[in-house]
Amino acid sequence: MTPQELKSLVRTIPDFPVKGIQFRDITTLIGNGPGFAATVDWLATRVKDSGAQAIAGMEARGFIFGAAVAAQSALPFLPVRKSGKLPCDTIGVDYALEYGSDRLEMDPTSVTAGQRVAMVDDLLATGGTACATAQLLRQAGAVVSHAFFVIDLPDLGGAVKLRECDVEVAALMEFDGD
Ligand SMILES: O=P(O)(O)OC[C@H]1O[C@H](OP(=O)(O)OP(=O)(O)O)[C@H](O)[C@@H]1O
Ligand SMILES: Nc1ncnc2[nH]cnc12
Repeated sequence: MTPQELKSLVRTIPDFPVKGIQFRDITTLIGNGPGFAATVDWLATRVKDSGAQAIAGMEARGFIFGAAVAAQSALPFLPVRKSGKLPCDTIGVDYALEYGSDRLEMDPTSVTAGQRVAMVDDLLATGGTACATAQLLRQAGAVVSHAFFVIDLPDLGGAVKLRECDVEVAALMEFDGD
Protein backbone atom coordinates (compact mmCIF):
# COMPACT_ATOMS: atom_id res chain seq x y z
CA MET A 1 0.00 0.00 0.00
CA THR A 2 1.30 3.50 -0.84
CA PRO A 3 1.66 6.22 1.81
CA GLN A 4 -1.22 8.05 0.06
CA GLU A 5 -3.47 4.96 0.36
CA LEU A 6 -2.50 4.62 4.04
CA LYS A 7 -3.30 8.31 4.60
CA SER A 8 -6.76 7.80 3.09
CA LEU A 9 -7.44 5.20 5.83
CA VAL A 10 -7.07 7.83 8.60
CA ARG A 11 -10.42 9.37 9.59
CA THR A 12 -10.75 13.05 10.48
CA ILE A 13 -13.30 14.01 13.15
CA PRO A 14 -13.80 17.76 13.59
CA ASP A 15 -14.14 19.36 17.05
CA PHE A 16 -12.88 16.36 19.09
CA PRO A 17 -12.08 16.35 21.96
CA VAL A 18 -12.68 20.12 22.02
CA LYS A 19 -13.96 22.66 19.47
CA GLY A 20 -11.39 23.64 16.85
CA ILE A 21 -9.36 20.39 16.92
CA GLN A 22 -9.31 18.26 13.77
CA PHE A 23 -8.87 14.82 15.34
CA ARG A 24 -6.85 12.46 13.11
CA ASP A 25 -8.25 9.09 14.10
CA ILE A 26 -6.17 5.94 13.49
CA THR A 27 -9.09 3.61 14.41
CA THR A 28 -9.93 3.22 10.71
CA LEU A 29 -6.28 2.64 9.75
CA ILE A 30 -5.72 -0.18 12.26
CA GLY A 31 -9.16 -1.55 11.39
CA ASN A 32 -7.80 -2.32 7.92
CA GLY A 33 -5.55 -5.41 8.17
CA PRO A 34 -3.27 -4.72 5.18
CA GLY A 35 -3.15 -1.04 6.16
CA PHE A 36 -2.12 -1.85 9.75
CA ALA A 37 0.51 -4.33 8.51
CA ALA A 38 1.99 -1.86 6.01
CA THR A 39 2.14 0.84 8.69
CA VAL A 40 3.93 -1.47 11.15
CA ASP A 41 6.35 -2.54 8.36
CA TRP A 42 7.15 1.10 7.58
CA LEU A 43 7.88 1.83 11.25
CA ALA A 44 9.88 -1.40 11.77
CA THR A 45 12.14 -0.60 8.78
CA ARG A 46 12.97 2.86 10.24
CA VAL A 47 13.53 1.42 13.71
CA LYS A 48 15.94 -1.18 12.27
CA ASP A 49 17.88 1.48 10.31
CA SER A 50 18.17 3.59 13.49
CA GLY A 51 20.02 0.81 15.33
CA ALA A 52 17.58 0.92 18.25
CA GLN A 53 17.91 -1.86 20.84
CA ALA A 54 14.46 -1.28 22.39
CA ILE A 55 11.21 0.55 21.62
CA ALA A 56 9.31 2.84 23.96
CA GLY A 57 5.60 3.46 23.31
CA MET A 58 3.43 6.07 24.99
CA GLU A 59 0.06 5.12 26.45
CA ALA A 60 -2.34 4.52 24.87
CA ARG A 61 -2.15 4.84 21.11
CA GLY A 62 1.63 4.49 21.15
CA PHE A 63 1.15 0.99 22.57
CA ILE A 64 -0.80 -0.10 19.48
CA PHE A 65 2.06 0.65 17.09
CA GLY A 66 5.05 0.45 19.44
CA ALA A 67 4.23 -3.04 20.72
CA ALA A 68 3.48 -4.34 17.21
CA VAL A 69 6.78 -2.97 15.88
CA ALA A 70 8.72 -4.34 18.87
CA ALA A 71 7.26 -7.83 18.44
CA GLN A 72 7.90 -7.82 14.67
CA SER A 73 11.49 -6.64 15.30
CA ALA A 74 12.06 -9.01 18.26
CA LEU A 75 13.02 -5.99 20.40
CA PRO A 76 12.02 -5.24 24.01
CA PHE A 77 8.99 -2.96 24.44
CA LEU A 78 9.04 -0.30 27.18
CA PRO A 79 5.58 0.99 28.09
CA VAL A 80 5.53 4.65 29.11
CA ARG A 81 2.31 4.93 31.08
CA LYS A 82 -0.19 7.55 32.15
CA SER A 83 -0.07 8.51 35.82
CA GLY A 84 -0.88 5.95 38.56
CA LYS A 85 -0.97 2.80 36.39
CA LEU A 86 2.36 1.14 37.23
CA PRO A 87 2.59 -0.94 40.42
CA CYS A 88 6.36 -0.46 40.90
CA ASP A 89 8.49 2.55 41.85
CA THR A 90 8.37 5.01 38.96
CA ILE A 91 9.94 8.15 37.57
CA GLY A 92 7.48 10.66 36.06
CA VAL A 93 7.16 13.88 34.10
CA ASP A 94 4.31 16.39 33.58
CA TYR A 95 3.79 17.76 30.07
CA ALA A 96 1.46 19.82 27.85
CA LEU A 97 -0.61 18.54 24.91
CA GLU A 98 -2.43 20.19 21.95
CA TYR A 99 -5.56 20.02 24.12
CA GLY A 100 -4.56 19.91 27.80
CA SER A 101 -1.88 18.50 30.08
CA ASP A 102 -0.99 15.07 31.48
CA ARG A 103 1.67 13.02 33.29
CA LEU A 104 3.72 10.05 32.05
CA GLU A 105 5.54 7.51 34.21
CA MET A 106 7.88 4.58 33.65
CA ASP A 107 9.75 1.88 35.53
CA PRO A 108 13.35 3.17 35.57
CA THR A 109 14.70 -0.38 35.85
CA SER A 110 13.20 -1.33 32.46
CA VAL A 111 16.11 0.47 30.74
CA THR A 112 19.75 -0.60 30.89
CA ALA A 113 22.45 2.09 31.02
CA GLY A 114 23.38 3.24 27.52
CA GLN A 115 20.59 1.24 25.83
CA ARG A 116 19.56 2.81 22.51
CA VAL A 117 15.78 3.32 22.74
CA ALA A 118 13.59 4.58 19.86
CA MET A 119 10.17 6.12 20.55
CA VAL A 120 7.13 5.05 18.51
CA ASP A 121 3.75 6.81 18.68
CA ASP A 122 0.73 7.25 16.44
CA LEU A 123 0.91 11.01 16.12
CA LEU A 124 3.20 14.01 16.61
CA ALA A 125 1.42 17.30 17.39
CA THR A 126 3.21 19.81 19.69
CA GLY A 127 5.90 17.28 20.59
CA GLY A 128 5.11 17.62 24.31
CA THR A 129 4.52 13.88 24.80
CA ALA A 130 7.60 12.73 22.89
CA CYS A 131 9.93 15.34 24.48
CA ALA A 132 8.68 14.37 27.95
CA THR A 133 9.21 10.70 27.09
CA ALA A 134 12.75 11.35 25.84
CA GLN A 135 13.46 13.19 29.11
CA LEU A 136 12.15 10.23 31.16
CA LEU A 137 14.04 7.62 29.14
CA ARG A 138 17.27 9.61 29.41
CA GLN A 139 16.75 10.01 33.17
CA ALA A 140 16.56 6.20 33.31
CA GLY A 141 19.89 5.91 31.43
CA ALA A 142 18.75 5.37 27.84
CA VAL A 143 20.27 6.95 24.74
CA VAL A 144 17.38 8.46 22.77
CA SER A 145 18.08 9.74 19.26
CA HIS A 146 15.07 8.74 17.12
CA ALA A 147 11.28 8.95 17.19
CA PHE A 148 8.94 7.43 14.62
CA PHE A 149 5.33 8.42 14.07
CA VAL A 150 2.51 7.35 11.81
CA ILE A 151 1.19 10.94 11.56
CA ASP A 152 2.88 14.34 11.87
CA LEU A 153 0.91 17.58 12.20
CA PRO A 154 3.70 19.93 11.03
CA ASP A 155 1.74 23.12 11.75
CA LEU A 156 2.04 22.35 15.48
CA GLY A 157 5.85 22.33 15.42
CA GLY A 158 6.47 18.98 17.11
CA ALA A 159 9.30 17.93 14.79
CA VAL A 160 11.12 21.23 15.37
CA LYS A 161 10.70 20.86 19.15
CA LEU A 162 11.96 17.28 19.06
CA ARG A 163 15.04 18.21 17.05
CA GLU A 164 15.73 20.85 19.72
CA CYS A 165 15.75 17.96 22.25
CA ASP A 166 18.26 16.10 20.00
CA VAL A 167 15.73 13.63 18.65
CA GLU A 168 15.51 12.87 14.91
CA VAL A 169 11.97 12.50 13.60
CA ALA A 170 10.35 10.53 10.78
CA ALA A 171 6.64 10.19 10.04
CA LEU A 172 4.78 8.12 7.48
CA MET A 173 2.28 10.86 6.64
CA GLU A 174 1.48 14.51 7.36
CA PHE A 175 -1.77 16.40 7.80
CA ASP A 176 -1.90 20.18 7.42
CA GLY A 177 -4.32 22.17 9.54
CA ASP A 178 -7.59 22.80 7.64
O1 LIG B 1 2.70 15.92 20.32
P1 LIG B 1 1.69 16.08 21.41
O2 LIG B 1 1.08 17.45 21.43
O3 LIG B 1 2.22 15.69 22.73
O4 LIG B 1 0.46 15.14 21.06
C1 LIG B 1 0.60 13.82 20.63
C2 LIG B 1 0.08 12.84 21.63
O5 LIG B 1 -1.34 13.01 21.83
C3 LIG B 1 -2.01 11.76 21.68
O6 LIG B 1 -2.09 11.06 22.88
P2 LIG B 1 -3.13 11.38 24.04
O7 LIG B 1 -2.39 12.05 25.17
O8 LIG B 1 -4.32 12.08 23.49
O9 LIG B 1 -3.48 9.97 24.64
P3 LIG B 1 -4.05 8.59 24.10
O10 LIG B 1 -2.97 7.94 23.31
O11 LIG B 1 -4.32 7.87 25.39
O12 LIG B 1 -5.30 8.84 23.29
C4 LIG B 1 -1.13 11.00 20.71
O13 LIG B 1 -1.34 9.61 20.78
C5 LIG B 1 0.27 11.41 21.11
O14 LIG B 1 0.79 10.60 22.15
N1 LIG C 1 -5.23 16.54 16.21
C1 LIG C 1 -5.03 15.37 16.84
N2 LIG C 1 -5.62 14.25 16.37
C2 LIG C 1 -5.41 13.06 17.00
N3 LIG C 1 -4.65 12.92 18.08
C3 LIG C 1 -4.04 14.01 18.58
N4 LIG C 1 -3.21 14.19 19.63
C4 LIG C 1 -2.88 15.50 19.69
N5 LIG C 1 -3.46 16.19 18.70
C5 LIG C 1 -4.20 15.28 17.99
